[in-house]
Amino acid sequence: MNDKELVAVHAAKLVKDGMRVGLGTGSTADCFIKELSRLHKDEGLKVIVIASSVVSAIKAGEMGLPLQSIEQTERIDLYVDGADEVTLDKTLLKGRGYDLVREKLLAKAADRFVVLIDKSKLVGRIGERFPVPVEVMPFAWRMVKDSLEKLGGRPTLRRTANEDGLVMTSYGSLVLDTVFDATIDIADLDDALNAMPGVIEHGIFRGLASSVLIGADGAIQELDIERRSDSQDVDSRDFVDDGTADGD
Ligand SMILES: O=C[C@H](O)[C@H](O)[C@H](O)COP(=O)(O)O
Repeated sequence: MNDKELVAVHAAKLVKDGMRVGLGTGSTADCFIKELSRLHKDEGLKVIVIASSVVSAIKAGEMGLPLQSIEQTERIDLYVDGADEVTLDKTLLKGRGYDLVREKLLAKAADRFVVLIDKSKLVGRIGERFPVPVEVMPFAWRMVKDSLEKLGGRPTLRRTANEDGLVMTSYGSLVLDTVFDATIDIADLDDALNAMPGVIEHGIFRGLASSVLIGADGAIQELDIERRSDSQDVDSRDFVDDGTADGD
């Protein structure tokens, strides 16, 4: 079992009978969908799933998981998804795929949002390895590009792999992948993007993750914030998966 599968199998143990569970998108989320489907089929786990993308909806359907549309969903018990970057304060960068809107909706609607990563995703700052994806209304892209440049960003329209065309999200939006200098304050950037006209969604997920499970060389660690009276030290702690996880 690789590290992604390891954390996915552990996260699936958090799902209890009758839960409404949000399914993320990407290779790590796929491992979770597979294990959830196994528990549903082989062990009779009763669950309703809500997908964060068309791709995940199709996968879940093919694997026999009962799907509920996001239109019919207000709250969910648990949302499980991967991330592209994670800092020690549990801020995430997401959006190498194209379904940021549904991903953030589910993250916000969940009583608990569990993020699954391998240790390669842990970074010192958001934007260290990837640009920040900013999803924009197509007609607004030039104005948003200008606004991003005024914030000090260097935006480029995301192109298809063969460079022939522009990437469009599931909802027909464009993506401006934007590089910012290392000195930018991520909380300020998050606020600025949230307030920018023409921006539909962006890849900074701040204050949303309940826990981050890290697969690291065959073991699971949980990112934890230890705030001592004299400092705000942040650390991760070893986590032993003894099969007794109960979601508390
Ligand atoms: O839009 C994509 C999502 O944010 C994914 O959760 C993220 O890209 C991580 O994907 P993976 O698990 O494949 O590394």
